[in-house]
Amino acid sequence: MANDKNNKKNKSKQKWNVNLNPTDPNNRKTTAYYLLVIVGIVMFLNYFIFPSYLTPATKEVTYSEFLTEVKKGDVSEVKLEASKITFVAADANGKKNVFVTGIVEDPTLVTRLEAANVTFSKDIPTEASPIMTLLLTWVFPLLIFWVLGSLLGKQLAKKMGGGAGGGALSFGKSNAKVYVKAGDGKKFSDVAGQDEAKEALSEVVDYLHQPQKYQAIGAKNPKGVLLVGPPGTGKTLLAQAVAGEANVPFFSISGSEFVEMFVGRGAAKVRDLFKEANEKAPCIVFIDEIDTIGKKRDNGGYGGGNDEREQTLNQLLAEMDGFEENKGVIILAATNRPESLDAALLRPGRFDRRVPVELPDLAGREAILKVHAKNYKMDPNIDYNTIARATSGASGAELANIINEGGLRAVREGRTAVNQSDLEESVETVIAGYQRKNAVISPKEKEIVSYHEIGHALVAAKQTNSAPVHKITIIPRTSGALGYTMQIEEGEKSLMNKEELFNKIVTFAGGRAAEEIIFGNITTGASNDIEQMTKIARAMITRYGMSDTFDMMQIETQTNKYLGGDTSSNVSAGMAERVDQEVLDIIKKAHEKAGILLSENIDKLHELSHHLLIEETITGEAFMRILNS
Ligand SMILES: Nc1ncnc2c1ncn2[C@@H]1O[C@H](COP(=O)(O)OP(=O)(O)OP(=O)(O)O)[C@@H](O)[C@H]1O
Ligand SMILES: [Zn+2]
Repeated sequence: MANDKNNKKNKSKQKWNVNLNPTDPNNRKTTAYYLLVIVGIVMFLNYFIFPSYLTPATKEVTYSEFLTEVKKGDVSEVKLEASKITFVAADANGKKNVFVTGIVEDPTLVTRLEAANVTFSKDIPTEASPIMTLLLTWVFPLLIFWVLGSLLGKQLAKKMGGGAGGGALSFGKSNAKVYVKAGDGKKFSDVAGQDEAKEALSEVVDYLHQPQKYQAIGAKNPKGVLLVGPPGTGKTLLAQAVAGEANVPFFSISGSEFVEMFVGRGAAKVRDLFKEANEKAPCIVFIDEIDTIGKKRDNGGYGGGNDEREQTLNQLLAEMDGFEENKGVIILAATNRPESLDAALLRPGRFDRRVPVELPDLAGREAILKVHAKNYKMDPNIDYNTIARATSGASGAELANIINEGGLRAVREGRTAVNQSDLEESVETVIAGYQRKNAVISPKEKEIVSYHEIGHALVAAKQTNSAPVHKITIIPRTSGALGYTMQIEEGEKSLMNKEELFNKIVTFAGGRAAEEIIFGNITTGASNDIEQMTKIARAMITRYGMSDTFDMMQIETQTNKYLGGDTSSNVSAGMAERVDQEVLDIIKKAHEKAGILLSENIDKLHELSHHLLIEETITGEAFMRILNS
């Protein structure tokens, strides 16, 4: 309810918030911290622990006692040091012990020792050998230090997504590199769907395989290819697969690393990167998040710009222009803000090719689910198509996450393979958060939520051209949703007509309308519905030309196709007012229609709501059975 998610078609990003950005500047802090701890441990061992192993337990005695022992002839060996005298003396049983005493100005000592026939030796024989000392105090700690260091370094490299592996803080090697070879042997077959992108990139692979074929005809090497698309759609994966298919080294760095990790050295790092790439050619250089260095340089005048970034960008442009045409260094770059890139980057001879990497369609989603399912033990009867239909708008990364969540759930439930219910539950988990099994909700609230959700479902079912109800639940979720109605489209929809859009708005209004009819009062539970329906109504007027007043005039433009969200208005203030009025009219009409549909079916509204209140979750089939009985 609050935040209820009864619409899978929605592509708003908050809903699919899976953070895959591997670059975490905190890593550096953590590493420095580990380093301090290691140094601390080594120092501790050196000063407190090892000495006690090296020096046998000694007993402190007075100088006169020492002289007495010498006189008695019990002392066999003596070591004179700057600040103390260590000596070995036998006790009553003839067992040798080590003693220590302070230095006293005593010119007669040597004579006395000679008289007692005591050996002067530099080392007390019972002390550890010098090799042992060296091993314990230096070699051993340094070894620990080195092993831990290189382990940490590797971990760091992994965390940074194969990016700045040997970055600023790498231990093992001192000549840190900004990039690592990390093709991981990925192939095109690891990338599901994305057929058009693969086709576009297969030319790059072919070029790397047989450059002569292209050179013979005089065709130039494709220098830079820009992969453009929303987050998590597999851009990095595609770049790795190109390297894998062509069997060439893969260098990768993320734009944000240039800016964050190598403050003041961005340009130098670009130079390094290309120097290395030139040596290893043919190869692939992958620059993720290129928009962070390649942003438009339009902060005109007054040095408001970011000099550091600009130098880095200039160096990148210079390198791209500089490297020999047919050397075989191909640069792939990824971004989800193509509109913000500096035009200089897009000029011929630089990133002059653009490969769209879009969100997967139905078939693509099914294929991605299957590719990832290969790494898990799955029940053979899983219907991937249903899962794919329920996840319209999900990216490849999110689908991968759904499979993994399903795996985790199967383990939690003590099963040995992932089944359909695990996947369905994990879809909901990814969309709405985990179930809050012991959330405290009053019986009255539960009743309201039941009517609200059935309100949505009933309105949806009573309209033609609206997606079938798949599941209704009033089990609260960690996202704050108190319940939701899940609708799943029968197939893939690329176009929506005006009636379908309007019906969707009516369905959103169904929850609130049910509350009004049954309780004569309204709650905050419709807040998410309100947000969604307003968005659709607004888009109908401002972007889809579905109003009589404005005909086919575009009123708003979306500033970023991939990240959604922002729109910019193209109309005068006076017009904007009329737009708002039109949006309001649609919403009012929809709200009214929802009320009428529910009033006409009030018996079913009661019956279904009571059923849901008892069952807490009902399937689409059960819902239809009761509705049609
Ligand atoms: N088409 C696909 N086939 C198989 N797996 C995919 C696909 N798309 C995404 N994935 C999964 O999602 C993960 C993240 O994808 P990747 O990092 O390549 O996305 P990206 O487009 O580079 O994202 P971003 O823009 O956030 O960097 C991949 O490691 C893979 O597990
Ligand atoms: Zn609702």
